[in-house]
Parts: sequence; C-alpha cells; structure tokens
Amino acid sequence: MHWLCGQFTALETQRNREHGTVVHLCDGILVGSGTLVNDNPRLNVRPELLVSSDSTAVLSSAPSHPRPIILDSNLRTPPTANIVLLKNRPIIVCSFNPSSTHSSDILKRQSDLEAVGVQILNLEGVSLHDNIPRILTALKSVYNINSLMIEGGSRVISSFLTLGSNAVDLLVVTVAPMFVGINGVKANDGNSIVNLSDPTYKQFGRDMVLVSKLP
Ligand SMILES: NC(=O)C1=CN([C@@H]2O[C@H](COP(=O)(O)OP(=O)(O)OC[C@H]3O[C@@H](n4cnc5c(N)ncnc54)[C@H](OP(=O)(O)O)[C@@H]3O)[C@@H](O)[C@H]2O)C=CC1
Ligand SMILES: Nc1nc(O)c(N)c(N[C@@H]2O[C@H](COP(=O)(O)O)[C@@H](O)[C@H]2O)n1
Repeated sequence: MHWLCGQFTALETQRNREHGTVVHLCDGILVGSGTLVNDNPRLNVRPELLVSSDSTAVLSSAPSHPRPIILDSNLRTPPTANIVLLKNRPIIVCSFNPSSTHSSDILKRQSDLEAVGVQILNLEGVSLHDNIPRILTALKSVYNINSLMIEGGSRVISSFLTLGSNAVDLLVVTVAPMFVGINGVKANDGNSIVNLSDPTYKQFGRDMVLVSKLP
C-alpha cells in the first residue's frame, strides 16, 4: 500500500479511531471487502503513533480500540487477516443463504472464521449493497454499535454518501497534494450538486482536512 496522507494527518486519523481515552468517536470502524483484501488494514489504535508535539504520549492507559466491521457478502476475508490476528473482536456482515446448493464453500469459510474469533452477522438473503439502514440497525441491536467510522473504500463510502444525512453525521475528507487514479467517490447519481454544510478546514503538514455535514 502506498500512503497518500502525511504523518500529521495519520496521527489525526489515529485520534479519531481512539474510542475512550481521548474522545469517544466510534464504537466500530467499517470497511468493505475490497479494502480488507487489498490493504489488509489493522483498523486499530496504535499508541506509538499517538504522541504530542513534545513527544509525550497522548494515552496514559491501554487504548480502547473500535471494533473492526467488514461488509463482505461472500466471506472473502481470510482467517489470517490482520484484524483477526489482532483479536479486536472483528465482526463480518455478510448475506449468504445457508440453504443454497452453492453454500458448502461459504459455510466452510464461516466456520474457519468463527474458529479464530470472528463474529458473523448474516443478514441472510438481504443485499448489503442496498440496505445500509438495515445493516446499521442490526449492528446496533446485536452488537451495541451506536457510532461508526466509515474508513473506506470508495464503493462503500459512495454507498453511505448517497444516503446523505440519513446515514452520515460528519464527513472528514483529507486532501493530500497529489493526483491519483481515475475512480473517485460518488455522493449521488451524478445529476445534481451536493452542497456540504458548515465546512471547516484545517491544515496538517502538507495535507488539508475538511470536516462538514451532508444535506
Ligand atoms: N485513501 C484512503 O483513505 C482509503 C483508500 N482505500 C482504498 O480503497 C480501495 C478499495 O476500494 P473499493 O475497491 O471501492 O472497495 P471497498 O473497500 O469499498 O469494498 C467494496 C466491496 O464491499 C462490499 N460491499 C458490501 N456492501 C456494500 C455496500 N453497501 N456498498 C459498497 N460495497 C459493499 C462489496 O463486496 P461484496 O459484494 O463481496 O460484499 C464491494 O465489492 C483499496 O485499495 C484501498 O486502498 C480504502 C480506505 C481508505
Ligand atoms: N493509501 C492510503 N493512504 C492514506 O493516506 C490513507 N489514509 C489510507 N487509508 C486507509 O487506512 C487503512 C490503513 O491501514 P491501518 O488500519 O492503519 O493498518 C487502510 O484501510 C487504508 O486504505 N490509505
């Protein structure tokens, strides 16, 4: 993985992930199966990165990690993924039908993942792609996830942005001074303009971070 943001923005991301001691922002941190498979992220808080400008540690006790949550319809997440090895109680949201004639492979993947401590939330037969409100309700009722950081990638972020303020309380966008790729994030069908509310901007090293609300 090639990092895009600079070290000061990476530190700010760590602060946003931290769950208890600095500020309680998120019970869970969510990515799609694309990010999980491509990047193998840790999705945790790393105290060695959380230091203030005079090099003193920001955390005086063990960090409180958000629970990693993966949207992964077909359980592509490997049992050796970093989120599993770190034992931060990962949850995988999937949607396969156990009675399907094609399900023996997926049932095997489910038992392999459960054997290493992954919790599987199967919204059987419900497409994860069109049912984000249902996913959020299930995460709240089954796992008491009341606040969520959506980390990526572009397809998952687009799905949430398209729902506007019904699904997203706060948008945090890092602009790093470079051009990359040709595929971006969509916030609607592309036929209208989405005006952000109450934008604020802060510079972190070479990066700019925009914080705003959605209409
Ligand atoms: N610059 C940054 O800050 C970040 C960059 N990234 C980058 O993004 C890339 C991955 O992005 P991308 O390929 O778009 O993959 P995503 O991480 O967005 O995952 C997409 C997959 O998630 C599953 N999914 C389940 N429910 C939904 C839903 N409601 N909406 C969208 N997808 C859903 C689908 O797989 P299925 O049908 O199998 O369930 C889909 O193919 C990575 O390479 C990573 O480097 C990621 C995070 C942050
Ligand atoms: N490529 C890239 N550049 C950046 O500047 C980013 N902030 C990210 N973000 C995502 O953060 C995850 C990093 O892994 P850890 O959880 O810290 O191990 C990963 O999912 C990246 O996609 N990516």
